[in-house]
Amino acid sequence: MQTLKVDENWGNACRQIVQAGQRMDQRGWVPATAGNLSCRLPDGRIAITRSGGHKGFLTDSDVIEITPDGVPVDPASRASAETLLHTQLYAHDPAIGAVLHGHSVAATILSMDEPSDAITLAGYEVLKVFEGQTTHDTSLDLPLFHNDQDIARLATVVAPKLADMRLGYLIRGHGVYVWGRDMFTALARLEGLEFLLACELARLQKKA
Ligand SMILES: CSC[C@@H](O)[C@@H](O)C(=O)COP(=O)(O)O
Ligand SMILES: [Zn+2]
Repeated sequence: MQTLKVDENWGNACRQIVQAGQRMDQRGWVPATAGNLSCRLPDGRIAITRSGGHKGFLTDSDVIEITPDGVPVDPASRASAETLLHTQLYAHDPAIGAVLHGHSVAATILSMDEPSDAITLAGYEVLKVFEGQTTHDTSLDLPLFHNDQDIARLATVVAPKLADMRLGYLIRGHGVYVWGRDMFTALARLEGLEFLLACELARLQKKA
C-alpha cells in the first residue's frame, strides 16, 4: 500500500494531473498509453503518473509520489518509465511546478523529418505564450534529441541544453516535453507549442 500523505495538496495535484490527462487525450496528444504528467506540490513532493496507464482515463490511484531522485515512495508502485526526464527538470529549476509529455502526430513527424538539431519557429503570434516573448517578430529554437530507451542516458544528453531552452524540447520519433510554473501554465505552453507544430506540419505538407 502507498504510504502517502493524502491531504488537500495531494488531492489538488491528483485532480490537476487527471484533468490535464483528459485534456491531452481530447486533443489527440497521448495515443494508447503514451505520455506522462507530473507536478510538484507546494511542500516539494512530486506527483507523477504511473507507467502504462491511459492518460485520458486516469484516476487518483494512477498518480504516485516519487522522491526528487525519481524513486517511488511506495516501492510497490511503478512510476512513469520517463520519470528521470521530469525529475531533471525539477532539479534544474526550482520554479518549475509541472511537466507534460505528449506524442502528437505533428511532434512525431516533424521531429523525424528535421535534419538539423532544432526546429526553428519564427513569426508566429502564438510564440507570445512563452515566457518573456512580447512579439511575433522573433525566432525560437525547439531542440531535437535522438530517442533512447535508456532514459537515464537520454537525460544526460538533454541536461547541458536545458538552460537555453525557451519552448521545451522534442525527442525524435517520440514526442515533446514542456513545463511551466504550474499545471495551467504547462498546459497552455503545450497547447501553444502543439498549435505551432501543427502549423509547421501543414506548411511542410503544402510545399510537398
Ligand atoms: C505507448 S508507448 C509510449 C511509452 O513508451 C512512453 O514513451 C510514454 O510516453 C509513456 O510511458 P509511461 O511509462 O506510461 O509514462
Ligand atoms: Zn513518451
